[in-house]
Amino acid sequence: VNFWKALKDMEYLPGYRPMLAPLTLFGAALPSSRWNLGLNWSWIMRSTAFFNYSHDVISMVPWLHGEPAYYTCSAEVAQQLIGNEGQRPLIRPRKLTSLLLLWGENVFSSNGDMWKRHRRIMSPAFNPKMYSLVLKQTTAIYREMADCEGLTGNESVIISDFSKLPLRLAFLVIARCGFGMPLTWAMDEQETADKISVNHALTSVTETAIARLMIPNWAYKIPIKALKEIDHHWTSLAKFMRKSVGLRAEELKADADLVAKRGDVFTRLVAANIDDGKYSVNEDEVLGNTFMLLFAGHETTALVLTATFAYLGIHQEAQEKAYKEITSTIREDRDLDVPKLVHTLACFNEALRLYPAGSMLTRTMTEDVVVNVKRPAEATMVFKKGSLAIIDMVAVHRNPHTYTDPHAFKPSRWYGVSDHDLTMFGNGPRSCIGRKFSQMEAVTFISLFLRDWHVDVVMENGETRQEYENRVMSKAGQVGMSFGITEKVNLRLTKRLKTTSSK
Ligand code: HEM
Repeated sequence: VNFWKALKDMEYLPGYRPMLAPLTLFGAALPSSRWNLGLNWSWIMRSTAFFNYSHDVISMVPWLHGEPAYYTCSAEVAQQLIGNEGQRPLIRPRKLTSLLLLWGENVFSSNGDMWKRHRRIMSPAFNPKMYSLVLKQTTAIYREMADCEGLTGNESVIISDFSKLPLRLAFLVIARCGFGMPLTWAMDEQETADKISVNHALTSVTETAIARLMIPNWAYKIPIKALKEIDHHWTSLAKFMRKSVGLRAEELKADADLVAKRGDVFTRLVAANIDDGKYSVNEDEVLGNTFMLLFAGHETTALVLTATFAYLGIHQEAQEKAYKEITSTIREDRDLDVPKLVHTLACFNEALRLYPAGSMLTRTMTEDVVVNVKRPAEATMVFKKGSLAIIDMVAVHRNPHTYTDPHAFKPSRWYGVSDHDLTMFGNGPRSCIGRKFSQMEAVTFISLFLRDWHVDVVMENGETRQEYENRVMSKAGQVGMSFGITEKVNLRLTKRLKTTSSK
């Protein structure tokens, strides 16, 4: 009955009729098959979805379980929905952000006045001072990485599963720049009350977040070593974080100018916790935002960096162009001039277009919402009150009506494109707060890396670069809470001869 009612409510809009909705626990966990589209359907069908991109909007109506939804592959429809969402009756559905709510309310999961309060507290931290700290810390961490991973002093190195390097880098950058946590590339010895290094506990918490969401609280009482360990890491980290809030609060009480002096997100959140005015937050909200940013602020950038390096290994001409740009723009003894690295940033943007780390943007309509569509014919359609709309970022960014040769890596698409048109970071008031942070970190890392190393992909048994691309770059899906390449990217690094720059 629900199925027929849903079809009628959606005015029999063409679309898919799977057994389970892809964004339900079972729909996501079961593999893609005739009966179940699966979480990864939009990637698997990236060339043919939306009826070969002949429909801007389709309906997804499961016949057994899950909420029906509108899906769109159109950048124009996305812009109409969220480009000015403050004026539109839309909210982010909380049940689809439950992973981020494990630690408390936060800017990503909240809506309305609560969202405004959180965003207002955090936004000022994302300023030029923070971006220059990102540059400085990324440079420092790159050097630590080179020493710890055996790059320093070597002429040629093979890195198996390159993704582990950007993952660690991005995690340390957000931990240091966003929160002032003194973590290092080598596992540090700073201990929690329970003798686990913070580094270790944070890494474990990141890796076990999905398990934590699925396993009920009572299960941690069962004497199973793996469960006990997860619980131990989570409670140790919570203790450490609460202690850190307390310490930062004391520092703030001792120094009234600390927010102005440090200005990082964590200091701002703790200051808002001490404050009891209109823009205050409670301790759970401090922790909720801390963990949300640690996740959102590292997995996304890291996955795109892995894709970027894979493409630079495959497309040697794009790498050479970046290398020339980097060596002609920066001098050994000077900081990077990031805005001048147009092609290098374009390589990152293009990898992000092809693998949008935030792959599904979800909204619930709190009133009927009218949008104009172009395909299959120009028309006006209504997204009904209470319905779920999903912006499929893979389809939006591989849509042949928007991008010519949509599956090809062509960084030049992004030359001269304004930052505000980088729809991979979302649109409108709820678009990514960390866009510049991520770009600064990525361009710094790519530049330092390419200046030192020539990068090549490790091909299998006489494979051509094109075959490598077809094999490795065709495997993508959910990685942690983000989207990216799932196949291991192995890279061969060869030391570049030190050339002096042309300046
Ligand atoms: C390549 C890297 C990144 C990508 C692709 C990305 C993508 C996105 C997208 C698409 C959204 C909008 C989601 C929606 O409209 O439903 C978003 C929101 C957000 N991002 Fe990012 N992000 C990245 C890096 C970062 C970083 C480095 C941080 C923090 C340091 C961050 C923090 C956030 C936050 C807090 C929001 C929620 C904003 C709000 O609701 O007001 N992101 N991100």
